[in-house]
Amino acid sequence: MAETTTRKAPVEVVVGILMKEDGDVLLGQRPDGKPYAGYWEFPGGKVEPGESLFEALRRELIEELGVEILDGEPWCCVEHVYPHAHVRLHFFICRQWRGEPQSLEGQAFAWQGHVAVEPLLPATIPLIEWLNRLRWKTDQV
Ligand SMILES: Nc1nc2c([nH]c(=O)n2[C@@H]2O[C@H](COP(=O)(O)OP(=O)(O)OP(=O)(O)O)[C@@H](O)[C@H]2O)c(=O)[nH]1
Repeated sequence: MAETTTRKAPVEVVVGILMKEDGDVLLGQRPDGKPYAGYWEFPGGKVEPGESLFEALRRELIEELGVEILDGEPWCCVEHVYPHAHVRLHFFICRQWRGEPQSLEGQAFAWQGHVAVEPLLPATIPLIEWLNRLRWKTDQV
């Protein structure tokens, strides 16, 4: 008899990389109570039913940081299977926003040039090298 496998659809996640003119980017630390608490990530979260990716990103950054993004350039998409979830991450680069980031969920956050905070969420680690190439237009990362 032929074997059938059912694959659950991934959870859609939007992630915003707030980037200043000098290239610094904002990372936050996952709060207690979430899987991978204490790991560093770019701000974002799950897309809710009926939302476009940009609407979801806009909502997440208001909820987490009190920041209203004014733009978001789709950058890349990666899938990752964690023990707790299979996620599809849609990364956006945001260069314009209103407001100063605040820690609305009690999370630590940090602006970083060379990203030195750790640990990073596993799916986010390869992104850092790609991001450095984008920010500094160099292969010397
Ligand atoms: N925000 C964010 N999530 C990431 C990154 N990298 C990465 O693997 N993820 C994964 O994407 C998922 C995001 O879900 P979340 O739990 O933060 O979303 P949420 O804020 O909507 O959570 P909630 O379910 O508590 O409302 C997690 O499984 C997380 O591990 C990243 O750089 N930023």
